[in-house]
Parts: sequence; C-alpha cells; structure tokens
Amino acid sequence: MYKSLFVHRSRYHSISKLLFWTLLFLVVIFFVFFRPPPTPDSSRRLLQDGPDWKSRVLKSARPKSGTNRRRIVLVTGAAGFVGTHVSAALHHRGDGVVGLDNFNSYYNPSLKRARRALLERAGVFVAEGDINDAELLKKLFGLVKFTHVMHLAAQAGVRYAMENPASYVKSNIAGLVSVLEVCKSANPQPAIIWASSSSVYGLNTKTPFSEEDRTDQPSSLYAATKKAGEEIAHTYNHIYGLSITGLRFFTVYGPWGRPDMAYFFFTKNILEGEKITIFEGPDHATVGRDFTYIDDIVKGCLAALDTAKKSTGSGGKKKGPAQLRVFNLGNTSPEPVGNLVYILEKLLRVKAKKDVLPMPANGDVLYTHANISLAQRELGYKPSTDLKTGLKKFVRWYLDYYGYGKKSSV
Ligand SMILES: O=C(O)[C@H]1O[C@H](OP(=O)(O)OP(=O)(O)OC[C@H]2O[C@@H](n3ccc(=O)[nH]c3=O)[C@H](O)[C@@H]2O)[C@H](O)[C@@H](O)[C@@H]1O
Repeated sequence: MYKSLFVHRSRYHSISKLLFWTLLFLVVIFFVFFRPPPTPDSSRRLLQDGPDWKSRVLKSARPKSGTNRRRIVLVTGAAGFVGTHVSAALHHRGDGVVGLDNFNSYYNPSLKRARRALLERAGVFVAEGDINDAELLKKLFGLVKFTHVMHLAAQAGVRYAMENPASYVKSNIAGLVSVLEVCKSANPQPAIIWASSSSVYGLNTKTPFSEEDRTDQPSSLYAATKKAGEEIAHTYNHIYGLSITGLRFFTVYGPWGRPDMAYFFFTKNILEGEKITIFEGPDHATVGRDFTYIDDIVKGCLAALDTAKKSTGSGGKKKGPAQLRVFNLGNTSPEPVGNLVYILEKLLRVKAKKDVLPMPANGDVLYTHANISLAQRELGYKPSTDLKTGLKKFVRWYLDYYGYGKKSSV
C-alpha cells in the first residue's frame, strides 16, 4: 500500500513539475513574442527626450531678434482652430511661442496635422502631448521661462457632451487644474489667458449677455465644465496669486475651423447634396447665434494677453492679490441659423436640402448675444467682420482645402 502511495505521489509530483515548466515556458513565450507594443505615451516620451525636441522647443520660444519683444507664450491646443490662429499671430508679431497639442481624434486629426504644418512652416514648434501629463508640463517649464500661458486646449462641442461626458471632465476640469498647477509652481509664475465659453450663460434669458449676468444654470455638461473652470480660476488666483483672464468665446467660425460645428458641416452637406437639419425652438422660435469671426477673436486674445498683469506669486507662494478677469468676446450681432444657411447657399450656389425640426434636448440653447462693452473698454476689442464677409472667407478656404472646383461665388 505504501509502495502504491509512493508511486502515486511521485507520479503526482512529475505531473505538477511538468505543468509548472509548461506554464513558465508559455509565460516566457508570451512576453517575448506577444508583448504589447509601447503605448503612444511612452513612445511620445522618447520623442520628448531627444536633443532635437529640446532644441526645437528652445528655438520656438525665442522672441524675434531685433525687436524689443520679451513675451514667451505657451499655447495649449495649438493645433486646434483658435490655437493655430492665435499662435500664428503671436509669432508673427515677434513673441516667442511654443505650442502643445494632443492631436486627439474628436474630429479628423489630419486637419490638426495640417494646421501644425502651417505653424511649423512659420517657425512655431507644436509639441505633441497632453495637458494632463504633469511631467511633460514640468519639462516644458523647466526648459522655458514662459511669461504667459494661452490655454486653449479643451474638449469643445456642446452636443458631444452627451456621448462622451468623461472627455469633458478630463480636458476641461482635470486638464485645466494640471495647467494651473504647473503655472502656480513656476518661478516666475506666468499670466494665464484661457478659453471659457458663451455657453456658461445657459438658460439665462436676459440679453445681451453681460459678464455680470447669472451663469449658474448651464444647459449642457460642456457649459458646466467651462463654468467650473471659471470657479477653479478664482481659486488659483486667490490662493496662489496667479493672474488669470477667462474669455467667453461666442460661436467662433472661419478658415481652418472645426468640422463638428454647424457652419462647417452644413457647407460639406450642401456641397455633397446631403440633408441638413435646422433646429427651431418651441412655437417655431428662431434659434440664433452671435457668430464671431476668428480674426476678431484673435485680436481679443492678443489684447487680453497684452493687458494681463503679472502674477504676484512664485514657486507656489502668493505674494499679493492678482488680476482676475472674464470677458465676453462676441460679435454682438446675432443671426438666425436659417440666415447662416441662406448665406452659405448663395456663396456655394447650391440649394440646401433642409429639414426644420424642433431642437432636441441636447444641451443647446436657443439664442446667444454678447454685450461686449467691458471688452471694448478694457481691451479695445472691436469686432469688425459681419457673418457674410466671414463666411465668404471660410468658404474660399474650404473649397481650396478640400479641392473643390470653382463652382461658387467666392
Ligand atoms: O459659443 C460657444 O461658446 C460655443 O460655440 C459653439 O457651440 P454652438 O454655438 O452650439 O455652435 P454649433 O454647434 O456650430 O451650432 C450653431 C447653431 O446651429 C444649430 N444647429 C446645429 C446643428 C444642426 O444640425 N442644426 C442646427 O440648427 C445649433 O442649435 C446652434 O444654434 C462651439 O461648438 C462650442 O465649442 C463653443 O463653446
């Protein structure tokens, strides 16, 4: 009996040994042959460690020689619509500019790459990376003493917030905090100008919207994250002495624009003979927007930067009260969405196939209209492009960029 038990045990041992070695063999094979490829983050980090990356950052950050410009600006979201235009304008006047963008796929990143190519041809380097990457931000601030941060990176779009709410929290709240954290610890601290939104007025019915009006009734998660951003700005200003200016943009449009916006995809659909939907409010109320042309917005951004006072703290310590501002940047001449479509039809010489439908409960608001007196007074902001002129410039760019023929009136 002992013998049979012994035989049984030794057989048991050899089976478990065999199992053990087979398992080990499989694990080794898995790691050698099926190891996951490096994540985009780690391969990006390799790029960021190269000497070429550093020298490109430093070169781009240098203000134009022969001018007395001293400003060195970090532009986040530099490959975005507003970011590209603002970076180009800052560089053009001689400021040092370093861009940062994560090239996410909210809309076709090839448009973002094309914008980056445009900037790089002009001499602006756009580093690839995320505003939530604290290590990357530290590295940039370690290399360059930024005087200003133009924080334009964000998850944009009102209606997409219902599809992907987490992306709004990640970019517009966590991302903003990450940028403010690196700014507060910098020595000297930069002044910050950042993109808020007209959507913070939410269900406010008092028009035109003034900075003093209530903004505690956001109608979309997008608006709520922008409103949260304004409160977060207050906190960092209060605790750390950061100089912060928030800009409430009103439906910005123009060349190199965002394909998720109505004027952009209406143009595409009209040209391709696809239907477009025009929303209307209860009792057939007209839906309207204070559409604002990109060049006017750029002027407003630069004026905000030029009038920003220095932050008062350094290395995470406040030394005194600092500037905290918020401005409407709109056109102050709202237009019904139907009018936008009418102008596009004329410019494209194509009749749109339209459906007029009640506005779904998707976070949209009925109407926006900016009171811009404060920006006029403090920034000298004076928008000068009407919707027809602005759309003409947009359509000209669109036809050229997407390679359409000449069948239009522009
Ligand atoms: O002002 C702002 O702060 C916001 O402006 C735009 O948001 P929105 O004004 O909703 O711009 P679009 O998405 O281009 O819509 C423009 C108008 O077209 C209407 N629309 C949109 C889509 C559609 O299929 N049909 C339609 O009639 C909307 O109701 C809205 O009145 C931007 O997308 C936001 O990122 C920005 O923050």
